[in-house]
Amino acid sequence: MTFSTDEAVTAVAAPAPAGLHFTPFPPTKGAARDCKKLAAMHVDRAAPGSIVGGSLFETMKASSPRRAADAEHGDWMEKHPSALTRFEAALGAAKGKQIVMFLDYDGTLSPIVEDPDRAVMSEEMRDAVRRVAEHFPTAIVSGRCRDKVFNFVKLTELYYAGSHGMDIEGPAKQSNKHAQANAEEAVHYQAGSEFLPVIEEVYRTLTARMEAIAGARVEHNKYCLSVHFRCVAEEEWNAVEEEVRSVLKEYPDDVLKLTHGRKVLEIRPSIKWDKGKALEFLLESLGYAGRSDVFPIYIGDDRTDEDAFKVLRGMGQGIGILVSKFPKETAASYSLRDPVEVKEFLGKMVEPNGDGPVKAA
Ligand SMILES: O=P(O)(O)OC[C@H]1O[C@H](O[C@H]2O[C@H](CO)[C@@H](O)[C@H](O)[C@H]2O)[C@H](O)[C@@H](O)[C@@H]1O
Repeated sequence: MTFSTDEAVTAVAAPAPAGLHFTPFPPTKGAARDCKKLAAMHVDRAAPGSIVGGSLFETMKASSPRRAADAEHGDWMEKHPSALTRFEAALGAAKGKQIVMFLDYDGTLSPIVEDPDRAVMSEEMRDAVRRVAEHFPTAIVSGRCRDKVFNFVKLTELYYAGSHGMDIEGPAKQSNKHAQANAEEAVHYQAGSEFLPVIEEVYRTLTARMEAIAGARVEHNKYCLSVHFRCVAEEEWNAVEEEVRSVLKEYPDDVLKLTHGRKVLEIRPSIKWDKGKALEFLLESLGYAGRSDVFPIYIGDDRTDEDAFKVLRGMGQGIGILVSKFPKETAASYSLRDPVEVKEFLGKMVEPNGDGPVKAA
């Protein structure tokens, strides 16, 4: 298979939204905001060739979308067809069922950008999500902390599962007709509150350690931490990983674990809770657990979304849709290329004259 890395950002950074309360990007390098400039500042720090065979390099390979040869891509598309071009087939099984919509944020509703503080979603996307939520219960499921992702999405009628699903909050009942119909109680759940002090401690330690690595940045997501290396020179990725591992080895394995996403290392509590568990929790909270007339749709772009895709496969209900331009191993059944196609798909679901699932629910 011939691959070439394609992890370029897909949009120009927009101004940071109001209300964010974490350190600006990059935290330690003053006015230099451009990844290339940051990377050029410290490239001599790592030993030449240190990336080869390094485990972060393997991590990077696994988490980056890559361009495949045409035939390879064609095979992958047969297994994971476009949810747009196969819209009728994808949504056919939803007829007569209650659709429940789950949406990841970064890379799904907003394009990937260099600065995580500036990953804003467009007004058109917000409108598409708003219209979908008028018809179906809709949840945002994100690695970001809940208040941060809310500040980007700004729709009060949605469910929000932040910190990889560890912090879940439903909308106020009066603004959510779906909850009134199906759930007795307001939805609220926090997994792993006892880990807050240790996450805080690791945040402080790692932030200090990352000051020596140009472009590295630690993002506090309340129940978990994201160590970004998108703006770190490749020669220094191993240094990022080594620092993270050296901090984590001070804690038992049953306290913290390390996962990864798109040019980001994620430090999370070692509990069995993820986006898949959040999906199950929300279905249950809405009164849909165990019902065969429910059709969950989960759209996401990253490794952490695979937990939710797997849950849907296990249930044998609904569909997972992976957002990716390139072949990736996935448990999702369908694909969309990018947030632009996600917006189109959402729009199609609520087309007033379409023969879509809106009528059926
Ligand atoms: O579950 P998600 O909503 O997809 O959140 C996953 C991580 O997304 C963000 O990082 C990613 O997007 C950034 C902005 O486009 C990009 O700069 C970064 O390289 C990506 O990894 C977010 O900043 C993380 O905290 C989330 O865990």
